[in-house]
Amino acid sequence: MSRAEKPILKTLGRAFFLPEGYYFLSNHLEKLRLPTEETTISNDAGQLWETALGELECSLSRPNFRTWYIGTTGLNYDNGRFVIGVANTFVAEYLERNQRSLIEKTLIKLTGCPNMELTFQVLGNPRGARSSGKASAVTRTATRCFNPRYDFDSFIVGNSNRLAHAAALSAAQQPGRSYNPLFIHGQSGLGKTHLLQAIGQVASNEGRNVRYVSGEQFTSEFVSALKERRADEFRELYRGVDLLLIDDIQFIAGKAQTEESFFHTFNELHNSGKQIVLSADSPPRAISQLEDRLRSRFEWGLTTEIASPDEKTRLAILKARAEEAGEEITPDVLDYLASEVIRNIRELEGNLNRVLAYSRLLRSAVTPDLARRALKNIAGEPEAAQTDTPAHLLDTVAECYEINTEALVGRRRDKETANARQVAMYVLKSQNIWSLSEIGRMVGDRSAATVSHACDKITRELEFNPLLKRKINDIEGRIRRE
Ligand SMILES: Nc1ncnc2c1ncn2[C@@H]1O[C@H](COP(=O)(O)OP(=O)(O)OP(=O)(O)O)[C@@H](O)[C@H]1O
Repeated sequence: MSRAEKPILKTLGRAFFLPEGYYFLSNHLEKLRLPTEETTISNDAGQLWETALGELECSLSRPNFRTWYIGTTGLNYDNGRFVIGVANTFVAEYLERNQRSLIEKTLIKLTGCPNMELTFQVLGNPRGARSSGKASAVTRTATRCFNPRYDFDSFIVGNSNRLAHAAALSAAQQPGRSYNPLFIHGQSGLGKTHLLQAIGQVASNEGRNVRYVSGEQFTSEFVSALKERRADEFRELYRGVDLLLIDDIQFIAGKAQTEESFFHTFNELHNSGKQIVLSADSPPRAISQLEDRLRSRFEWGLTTEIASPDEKTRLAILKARAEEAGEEITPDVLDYLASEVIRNIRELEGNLNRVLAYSRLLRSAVTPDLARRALKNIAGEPEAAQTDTPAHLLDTVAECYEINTEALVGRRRDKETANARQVAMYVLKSQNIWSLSEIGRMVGDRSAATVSHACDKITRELEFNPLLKRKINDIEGRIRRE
């Protein structure tokens, strides 16, 4: 790797060079074609493993990836032998038993080496090497390390997450005394894990016994404990904590025995005034297959939602991330990125990382134009989409709503036309070519704020309105075909 390329790794954390001219940002699971840059694959075990993690992240469910892979490191790579550092023998055993072949295939693909021999080394145990497979799964399970980046200081508060943040802070500062349980729900990538880990870090810094696990990890620990006849140990482990944080609790729904075990754990902790914090992708009443007795308990304390961030919050997050990365980004670029239609904060951070990567690789300053090109390029959209004119896009939307284009960009305010107009703004925005102000001008001289509001509204509505989803798919299909 050349000296000029090194800062990218430092800045982006998980941005790596892959063969075939692809630049990969594991946060976003997308590929950026950079035709002019020479790319190399590093022999360094740490970098190689990070690249492999990016690939693995694509092929596994989020809870699965988070439970078993976060915290692992590439320790050594030599002649087809790869040593992976893991937090404890429980993780080593799980990876060895269930993921070995996938990991091997991934590493073989990345290195081009025909064979790969894996060793899992438990970190902190010098004799570590491979797991024995005999000792107790429960006693070996350590509390998951917290990501130091996920603390309250780095969490940006806005309208979408104010209540969740305040409740989380209160649970961290006065565990068991305010909202118990605290149930935080929201779509993927909106900060649930961040808040849970922030709570865990505060409480554990104060010397409390904290346990943070995902719903998936809770389930597999429980199943292993049963198999190994260590149910008592499992019970003790979970019921002896001051603060229990379970991420993605929806994972236990429909697993009768795990639900039963969690029911008793919950009751015991709650009765003894211990704090419980849960996160899920939906509110308790919307988690399908969850036992009623758990559902009602989850609603005993405070149920709070994290919603999609508004533009102001998006801007604040971008500023913070740019600062963290040591990058000076001009306000017009930040405004442009904040105005982008995104599904979640992970995607927002992803966009920023893409722009930074693009600018470094092309050695060009970060301007709104470069940002636009970077996002367009990385999205890998077909050339045809780039030639779409605003007029063509507006015509297509108007056609789908069976109104004429003049009405679409005119002053009519009936519900149908207003809705079609908002969809038009959303469709224009999702082309990633024009700024909010430019789009505002295209749809009858409307303000950037109106466009932003429309895009946010449609993004939110798409989450629960299948008719709208179908309509937009139809419009996008027509645009592609034409
Ligand atoms: N309010 C915020 N301020 C700063 N960063 C945030 C905020 N909300 C989320 N993030 C960042 O967004 C990314 C995704 O957040 P996180 O992993 O907590 O989402 P999640 O809701 O747990 O998603 P999932 O359900 O997919 O696991 C993280 O990098 C996190 O730090």
